[in-house]
Amino acid sequence: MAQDLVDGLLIKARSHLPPPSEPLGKLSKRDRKGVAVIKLKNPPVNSLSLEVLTEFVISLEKLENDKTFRGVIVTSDCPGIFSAGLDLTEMCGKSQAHYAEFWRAVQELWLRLYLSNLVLIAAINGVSPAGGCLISLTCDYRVLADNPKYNIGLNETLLGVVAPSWFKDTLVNTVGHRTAERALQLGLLFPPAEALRVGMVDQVVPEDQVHSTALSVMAQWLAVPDHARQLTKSLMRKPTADRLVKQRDADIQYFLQFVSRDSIQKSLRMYLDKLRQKKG
Ligand SMILES: CCCCCC/C=C/CC(=O)SCCNC(=O)CCNC(=O)[C@H](O)C(C)(C)COP(=O)(O)OP(=O)(O)OC[C@H]1O[C@@H](n2cnc3c(N)ncnc32)[C@H](O)[C@@H]1OP(=O)(O)O
Repeated sequence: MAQDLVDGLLIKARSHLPPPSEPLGKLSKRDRKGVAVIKLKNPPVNSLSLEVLTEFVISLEKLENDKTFRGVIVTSDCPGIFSAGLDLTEMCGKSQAHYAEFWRAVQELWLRLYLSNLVLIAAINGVSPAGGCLISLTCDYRVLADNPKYNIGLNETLLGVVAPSWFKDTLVNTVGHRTAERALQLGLLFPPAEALRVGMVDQVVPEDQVHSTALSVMAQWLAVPDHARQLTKSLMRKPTADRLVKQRDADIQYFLQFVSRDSIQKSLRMYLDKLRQKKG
């Protein structure tokens, strides 16, 4: 893997692309050293299928193991959409074995992202509901493009499902208990100004400045010695992650029971139908 430029790892369903070069921002080459860009690319909406989740984990693992990389910018290659969240078709009408494999992959990605030793900056260049929001919440810093269409939040209740406790914990750790409680119960999707006000994102910038801002922020985070920053991150996050680690299998069993219920299958199907009918 190239060492001293911003590298792009396109995560694509059905193909493993070699890392293409990213257009470089205004920072000096030195500032960009050791920074990778992971661009989600699963058109049309960057839904997080089992395949995308798996490739994401593999890409992160490679970067973690390659000591030349110290930071990753997570962004999207789909115009106007950061990620539509978990792929709903993976949770509808499938076997128990499939649900278990899918949910383990969701857990694995969350754990990898949440405990990553790398500095993770989310450059959110599109709408970001549910699982899309969760990915950004696992990052160390979130930059959101200032576009009124780019809502962000955990809207699970609006689908008739419940955000798991570790989704909830991730949100509480970011915005605090009261804001999280209201946002989760109502399934709120926040437009940029609101997302900034409640602390769901750290910065809102014009759309054409999302990437360069993420690079500038990265330079600031990389100025801190890795070992001290990494240990501090672990101190802050490990207790939350450990709660899932200790009960991963039970969490999968709970998901299986929940998602297999007729009422939940019905809710998910109705939601998917509503999305499909939207077109006309
Ligand atoms: C212990 C129990 C735990 C249960 C926990 C379950 C946790 C769930 C977390 C999740 O992430 S659930 C997913 C939540 N996501 C959403 O609510 C977003 C749904 N999508 C949208 O709102 C819109 O698609 C969009 C992202 C705003 C984009 O809108 P746009 O108008 O650009 O595209 P569409 O025409 O709506 O969609 C195009 C195409 O994509 C399909 N699709 C959209 N989202 C998903 C998805 N999450 N999974 C699978 N497929 C999706 C949509 O149906 C269209 O398909 P078509 O066949 O082309 O009609």
